[in-house]
Amino acid sequence: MSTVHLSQITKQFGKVTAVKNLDLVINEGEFFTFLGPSGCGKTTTLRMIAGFYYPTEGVVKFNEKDMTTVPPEKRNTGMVFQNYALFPHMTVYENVAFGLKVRKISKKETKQRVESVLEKVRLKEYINRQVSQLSGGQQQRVALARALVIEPDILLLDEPLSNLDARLRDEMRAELLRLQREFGITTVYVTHDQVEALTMSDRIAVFNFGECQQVGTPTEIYNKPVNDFVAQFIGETNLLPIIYEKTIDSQRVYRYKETSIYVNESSHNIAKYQETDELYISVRPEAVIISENKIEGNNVFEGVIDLVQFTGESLHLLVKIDDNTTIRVTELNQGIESYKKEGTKVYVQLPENRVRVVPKMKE
Ligand SMILES: Nc1ncnc2c1ncn2[C@@H]1O[C@H](COP(=O)(O)OP(=O)(O)OP(=O)(O)O)[C@@H](O)[C@H]1O
Repeated sequence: MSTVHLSQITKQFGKVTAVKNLDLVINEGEFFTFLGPSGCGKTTTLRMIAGFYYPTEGVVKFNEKDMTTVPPEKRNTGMVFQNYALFPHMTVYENVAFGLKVRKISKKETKQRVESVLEKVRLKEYINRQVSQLSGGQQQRVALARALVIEPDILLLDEPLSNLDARLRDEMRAELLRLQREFGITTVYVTHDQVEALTMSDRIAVFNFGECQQVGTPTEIYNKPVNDFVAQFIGETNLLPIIYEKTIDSQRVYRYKETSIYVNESSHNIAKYQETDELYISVRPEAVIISENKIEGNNVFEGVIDLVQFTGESLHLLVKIDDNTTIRVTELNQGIESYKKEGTKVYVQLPENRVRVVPKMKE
């Protein structure tokens, strides 16, 4: 097992800067996810850890050892690619044994290790099956077994579930996590799927435009986004542009159009922005309070329900509070027959302790 230290990593491809000034520490045994939209530098960073690319600037260390320009075969990392990169006409056994053969491991030990890892990924009965005769999910497990059998210090996974259908993806998520915990192996996972990142990771690094925007646990990233990009990319949110208005008894008050917005001190995110930044408040739909009766207190808007969507477990509402602003509200299904109708006049409140002030992302 290893820790991974990335210090001031930059990667240029000609004029394109794929990754810029990246500093990251991935802890031993951690399930660490790189999350971000297409082209933001996730795969490039993963490949620099694997050694397929060397950084243009900066240092890659495993534990305290400088690995910046060590070739991939000398890093003891196991990698699973999006397309699995299996040999389709070889058997499951031959595919999984391949890395051990290259490492000149004896036949006896190879057999033991392949059988043991296939048992762990629950594929033992397919050991002699040709890979081309397996389902997508089974092929995925072979790819995983092949990466794990060499007993890597670090497991690198590049969107390994994206070729699977939704149900299988769910299943494999749980399976992957089970294996990761069982092996206790430092794992770096690349995805653009926020649900995958939130459900599986110990920590997440959110990327955009080649830069890491935020590193944190899933709850930190969701509850305390550092800028408008992170707030919007992970989960749904309401973003309203605000300006600073005044400070009353050390409580800062902002303004959205004609309405004063009160924010709890802990939600200020103050270290992360300056007064000159373009600012927003971010409020999650499930944090918004909605009522047909007038709500007393701060941060209350009057509005009309524009759209109601019932999903079974919850109710999603769009409430129009002025000509060009709607507030998303999510309420859990309480099991009642009648629920709020489109066109109903309502009040919505953005609770002071659930409002987060975020600056616009710097480009
Ligand atoms: N070998 C390469 N040569 C030139 N440009 C590259 C190369 N690899 C990546 N890039 C560019 O670097 C940027 C980051 O690419 P990267 O593949 O790391 O993004 P990503 O976040 O993994 O995206 P995706 O989710 O689509 O795989 C993109 O603009 C991409 O076009």
